[in-house]
Amino acid sequence: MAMVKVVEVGGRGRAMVAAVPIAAGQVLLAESPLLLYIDASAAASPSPAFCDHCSRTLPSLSPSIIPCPSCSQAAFCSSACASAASHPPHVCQALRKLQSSAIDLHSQTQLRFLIAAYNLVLAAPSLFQQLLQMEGSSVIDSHAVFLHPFIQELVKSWPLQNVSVQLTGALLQKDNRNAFAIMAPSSEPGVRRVRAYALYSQASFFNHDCLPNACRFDYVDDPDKPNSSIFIRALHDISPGNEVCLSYFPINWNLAERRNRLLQDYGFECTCERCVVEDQWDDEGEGHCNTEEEDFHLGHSEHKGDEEMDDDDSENAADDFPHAMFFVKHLCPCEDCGGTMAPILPEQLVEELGSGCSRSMECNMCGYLRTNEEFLQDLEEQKGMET
Ligand SMILES: C[S@@+](CC[C@H](N)C(=O)[O-])C[C@H]1O[C@@H](n2cnc3c(N)ncnc32)[C@H](O)[C@@H]1O
Repeated sequence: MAMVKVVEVGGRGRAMVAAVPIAAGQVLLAESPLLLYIDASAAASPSPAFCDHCSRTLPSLSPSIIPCPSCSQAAFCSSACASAASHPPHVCQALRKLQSSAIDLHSQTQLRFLIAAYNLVLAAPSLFQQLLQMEGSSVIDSHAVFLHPFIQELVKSWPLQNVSVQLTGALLQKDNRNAFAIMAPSSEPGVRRVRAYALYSQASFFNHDCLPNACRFDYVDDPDKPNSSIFIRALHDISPGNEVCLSYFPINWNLAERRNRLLQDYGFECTCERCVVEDQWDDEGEGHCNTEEEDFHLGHSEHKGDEEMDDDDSENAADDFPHAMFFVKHLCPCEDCGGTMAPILPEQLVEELGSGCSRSMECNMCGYLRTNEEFLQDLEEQKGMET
């Protein structure tokens, strides 16, 4: 039975709400992508670093890698990925032309999306219809006007009935509003590179909140998991009928960064509880908590044990930072990570880490696992430093 369902919410379009009681740590949705495409910078490496179908990291010189027989720019991690419909000869030819062009990498990434989207028309028309149903209107902005002649040229030999600038503009909007970035393994702390982008039929219905009650995980390089799937995991218990929201970016972004991104990329002004509080700080000229460091510091200034952190305690947290508890509990403590710590259910713990492991929170960005004991110890140390 589905744990979430789609409903209309005034002023927010469609939204995901809990269909049943959801426990903290529960995976409430696991879904494979409707469309996935590799970022042009990642694809521009001398040899393919990621599987062209699922974006798994390709170990160099591994005999299990299957190169595309007709281009040097794509390779696959398995025969299943090599035979998938994402890289047929006409797509292969378009990607080759694109890579030999002088177009900048950002535009190349968008053209890679358009190639994948127009290929859906031929490979999976019902998925293309789902893509068209996603949020994002037909805006023919200057970027669509710039990109359209390129995509027209790249797909000109394909048996497509409609390759209009209106459709190109609409598709770019769908991508902008709904794509999830899949990060490359981090080479050093704080350095995050995108390897691919993916759009998901169901996961595209989650609205944003700056204090989310769920977050997404992916395990792209895990050999034991459906690796291109997205997993949405609850941060708290969620009652039936309550909306489930994600944060569309790292939770430690400051108010100005969040506002800019939400307005520019998602076309709305956030009125969540956190934005309202932080907006008042700005009005009062206090100017605090406007940097990641300050957010992080304040997030650790109200120490409490994990078991003590319930809604009542959150309300009693410092007046000037009523959401401190959220950050203490859910912001990854690893330097420059910015990931969200989500609880793991006991049965998932055993499955993922073996019996006897007491770790209870996992970071969705760097994978850091924290025990309750470590968490309480960190809190005590922090408290000691501040008194
Ligand atoms: C990924 S879609 C989410 C589902 C979308 N509401 C729909 O109807 O398909 C992102 C879009 O949802 C809307 N949205 C998301 N979070 C919102 C919020 N907190 N307030 C208002 N609109 C929001 C914005 O239009 C945004 O561009």
